Amino acid sequence: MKLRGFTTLARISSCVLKKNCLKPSLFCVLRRCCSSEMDLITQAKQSAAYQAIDNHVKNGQALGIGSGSTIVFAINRLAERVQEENLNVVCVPTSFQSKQLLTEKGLTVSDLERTPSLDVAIDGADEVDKDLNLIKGGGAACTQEKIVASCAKYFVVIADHRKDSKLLGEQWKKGVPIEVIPMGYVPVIRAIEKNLGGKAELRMGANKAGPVVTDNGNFILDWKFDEKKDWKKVNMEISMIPGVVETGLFINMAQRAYFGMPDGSVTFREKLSRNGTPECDESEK
Ligand SMILES: O=C[C@H](O)[C@H](O)[C@H](O)COP(=O)(O)O
Repeated sequence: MKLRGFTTLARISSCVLKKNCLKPSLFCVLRRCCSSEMDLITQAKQSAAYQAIDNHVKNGQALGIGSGSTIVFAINRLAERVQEENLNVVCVPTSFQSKQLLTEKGLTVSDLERTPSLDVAIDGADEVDKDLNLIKGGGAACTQEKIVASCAKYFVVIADHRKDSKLLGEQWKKGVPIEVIPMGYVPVIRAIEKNLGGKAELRMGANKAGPVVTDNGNFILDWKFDEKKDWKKVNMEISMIPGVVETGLFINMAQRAYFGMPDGSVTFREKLSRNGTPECDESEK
């Protein structure tokens, strides 16, 4: 909330400044406030990522490596540990972005043909609910991310505190990403809106004319829903629509989520098994 307030304020001040109504010094103060808020979020992402890599990675493992801005810190930390501790780990990336980052860092990259069984997958999220259900795909990578996570014995989420919600949709207002086959995107939109309500939109590129194209050559819809849902049912209903490749709803997949806090600390939430004990990562240090 605080960050949004600063961002809005900075936008307003920028407009006013253009009209010569605001002193440049005041504008500078506002900008400095915004960037220090951003620094705290960057710090929070980094703390969560470092903690996950430190707690869950050990020698000899096969790892699933997610996509997004938080995972960049995880890859950096992984590269540090591999070098310092001479670890022998194999990484299966979930996107072109993560493959490129892993390659740049000199880490061993594999794929699901050669490495179909993973010890741990680590990935970011757009939102995490109290039961560790996730919305993912803000960066259009949800399909490969879901496949990789499904191949891991233990799935760890890393995020800053803004992603931590009781219910999906509480903080994340951009909707559920859904990857679709391009020629079917209109029928899919119509089916979603008819069957589930809300509004689905084709995601458009930011610095590209036309829609966002995923690493798989498909389109992304963002479905804005209006109320609390039975996410397991919704996920199944959307997945059944012809033309849908995958949804950004990760239901009952994550075992632990680390949240970086503004003060630099990290909290975590974990899934409990039926007898009330945490589902443990056997490789956790
Ligand atoms: O498609 C992108 C992925 O699902 C990301 O893991 C998700 O959007 C979170 O990204 P970030 O770490 O940048 O918040």
